[in-house]
Amino acid sequence: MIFSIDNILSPEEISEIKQVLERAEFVDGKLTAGWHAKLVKNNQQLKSGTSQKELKAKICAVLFKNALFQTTVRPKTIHSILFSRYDQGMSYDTHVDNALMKNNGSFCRSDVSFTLFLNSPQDYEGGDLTIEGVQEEQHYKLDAGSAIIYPSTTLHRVNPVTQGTRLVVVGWVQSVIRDASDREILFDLETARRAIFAKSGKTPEFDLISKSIANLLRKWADI
Ligand SMILES: O=C(O)CCC(=O)C(=O)O
Ligand SMILES: [Fe+2]
Repeated sequence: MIFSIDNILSPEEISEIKQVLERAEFVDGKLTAGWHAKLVKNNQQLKSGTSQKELKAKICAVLFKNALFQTTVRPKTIHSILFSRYDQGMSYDTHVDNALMKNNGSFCRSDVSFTLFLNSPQDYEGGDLTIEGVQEEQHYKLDAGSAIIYPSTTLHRVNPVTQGTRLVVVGWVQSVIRDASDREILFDLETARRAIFAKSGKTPEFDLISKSIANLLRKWADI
């Protein structure tokens, strides 16, 4: 399931983050790519250090509080976050994200990837995130403050930026539910249960769906 969440960051939060990024040092994005992704990664990212740690903590806190992020992603840990900049001519060609990423000395699994846009689509040409399916591909370029969230299992790319600058936060989540189709079943059931509750309250049907959600979580939770 690929979905977007709008207005994760307010305009004030975006401008605070961008002010920090304007003063900060960026390094070659190849530093954090796997050996095959290095061949196609051509961007810049915020150097690790104090401001990167602070911004990362802020983004994690905002995402953990977001109700839609919780029900769709079911995050166990948001283990990796990068602040990436694509100036004119930069791109990140087709790749799959590393399945295992090192975080504080131990490995975390990437189940869900996200791109949170910091610039508006009017600020740059090209640079759409393209997610490849078996038969077709989807292109994403969202408003500043909105995020596209997709399974880390996909092949995807960032098309060349032909004008302006594309500024994004990208991140990877280990989910309590490792399989994307299982997360979708839980999301559908949760949506149905809330609709029943809004319409008719705590009915026997609501109780049955609640029981199914709880028992599927017991079966699938990877904690
Ligand atoms: O910038 C993006 O939208 C995604 C970048 C990406 O695929 C990555 O950093 O692995
Ligand atoms: Fe990627």
